[in-house]
Amino acid sequence: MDPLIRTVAGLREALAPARDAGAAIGLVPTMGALHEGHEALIRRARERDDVVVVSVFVNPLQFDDPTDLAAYPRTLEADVRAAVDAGADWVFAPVVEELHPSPILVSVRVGGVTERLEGAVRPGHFDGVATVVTKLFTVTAPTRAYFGEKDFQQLLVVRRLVAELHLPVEVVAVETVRDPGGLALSSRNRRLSPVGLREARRVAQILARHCASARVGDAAAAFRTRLLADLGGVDLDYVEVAEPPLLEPTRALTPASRVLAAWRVEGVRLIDNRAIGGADG
Ligand SMILES: Nc1ncnc2c1ncn2[C@@H]1O[C@H](COP(=O)(O)OP(=O)(O)OP(=O)(O)O)[C@@H](O)[C@H]1O
Ligand SMILES: CC(C)(CO)[C@@H](O)C(=O)[O-]
Ligand code: BAL
Repeated sequence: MDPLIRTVAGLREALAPARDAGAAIGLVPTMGALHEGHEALIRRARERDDVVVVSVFVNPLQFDDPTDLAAYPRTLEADVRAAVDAGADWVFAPVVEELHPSPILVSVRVGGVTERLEGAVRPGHFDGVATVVTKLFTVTAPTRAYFGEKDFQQLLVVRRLVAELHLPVEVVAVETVRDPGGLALSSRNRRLSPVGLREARRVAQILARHCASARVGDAAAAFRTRLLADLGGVDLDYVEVAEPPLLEPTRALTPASRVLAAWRVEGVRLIDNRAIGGADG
């Protein structure tokens, strides 16, 4: 059976037998160009759910930069193979008009957590994410949905969306998968030259080192100042110490504190985040 589904009606039809049988449906939302980070999410879904759907959809609503949207890698054939190899039953890859009919008159906005960091640098980004995630949840009606901690703020936005709209979906967070140099895997990494990759890894390693040696109770401002000194010369969008679930600034580091950073290498925008004390991936 062809695992590739292009329409909402086709997805509903494919999932109907599982739904009628009361089977658990796992959804892994992606924008394609699948790598081992995505595969970890798919494998986690395979372990827990009876049916696994991977969506591949480059969502134009969440791009504030048309160049970034145009440059986003599109590799559907390889994605279908990778998704199935990692354990997916279905790959849902609609064309834009299938999910976003024109004109688009409905939008979902999560407040608070979206106003900082990525939300401040990429205006409208999280509205686009919240809108498409709501649509993906509506058309798939999954039991669980899997999101990577690499996009930590996005994970918090989705958790809030689900809680506040009382959506019957369990959100599962999957730890960040990194390359041997400590760089979080990202489809954007493939736009970096070997020199760019080394520089990206250097930044990821500085973040990791500082977070591993930081202690609960340390002053957040002093911690950030030391980190910034080591990051001198890096083209930073931001580096902040923040407290989930709203990512507010903190005075003293707590067990929940996170360092979140965004920076540019060779024009490619990268993000990362780490827990204090090195308690994460
Ligand atoms: N290295 C990773 N480890 C764990 N999860 C990841 C990793 N990279 C991406 N994901 C997760 O996979 C899902 C789909 O992400 P997406 O398709 O945007 O991939 P990406 O590689 O993050 O691309 P981008 O270049 O846009 O950052 C998201 O939940 C994201 O957090
Ligand atoms: C969750 C998502 C698939 C929504 O387009 C996207 O933001 C992503 O890939 O992280
Ligand atoms: N993984 C986050 C999607 C984006 O950068 O738009």
